[in-house]
Amino acid sequence: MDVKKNIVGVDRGEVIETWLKKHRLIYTGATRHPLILSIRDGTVHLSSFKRWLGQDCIFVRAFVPFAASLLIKAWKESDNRSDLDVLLGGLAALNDEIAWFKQEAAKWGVLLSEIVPQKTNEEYCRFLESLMSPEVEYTVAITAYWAIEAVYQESFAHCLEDGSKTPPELLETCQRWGNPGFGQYCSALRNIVNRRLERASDDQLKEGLDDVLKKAEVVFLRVLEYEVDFWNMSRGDSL
Ligand SMILES: Cc1ncc(CO)c(N)n1
Repeated sequence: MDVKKNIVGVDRGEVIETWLKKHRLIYTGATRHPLILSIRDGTVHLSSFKRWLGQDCIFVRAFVPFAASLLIKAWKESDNRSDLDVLLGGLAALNDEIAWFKQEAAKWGVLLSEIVPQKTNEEYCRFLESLMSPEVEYTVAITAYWAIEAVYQESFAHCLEDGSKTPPELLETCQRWGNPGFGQYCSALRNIVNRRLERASDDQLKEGLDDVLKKAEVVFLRVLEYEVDFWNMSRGDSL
């Protein structure tokens, strides 16, 4: 088959595939973190899990306005109406997710009013805030959004695969992000990102346009770094 290549030499529709190959190590670092591996093999320290839970409650609160800002960008900039439906579905699910976090924190005796956001968490939330700026292109912001969701989907789905020894009391958490529906949602996001990136590389032919493709790749890598740092907070040796 004749593989069409565009200006930057990327096979059509395969930008994310290319990135995943190129940045395999860091991607695996984010999706197969020791915390996830310990959940999967049943050796997880519940103190680590609780530290992660408390910090993630704070993160998700910052993730909501980021998702809302993305909805606005999609409405203004997207070339495809169905993007809005996908994003609205995600936003609606976040309502349920926040309620779940409160309930889960109560179940584990994690007092949300007493959780102090760690430095990594604050930096990650600030990074999200920087992506909410109207200056940041829809394509760049949705790349970050997809990567954030995909890391959790791949991580927690791993804890549900055959042969995993995930403790029963953590199954609900793993199912939240590891369920097939969430997997389909992540695939829909990935398709949007691939479509947008393909367009961006075509647009680069035109003079005066910023290198959106490069910016999106940088944002993708930063998300992966933040995700690794975020899991690392569960060790409890950093403040
Ligand atoms: C840190 C982090 N990354 C991704 C997700 C998925 O929404 C989350 N809840 N928290």
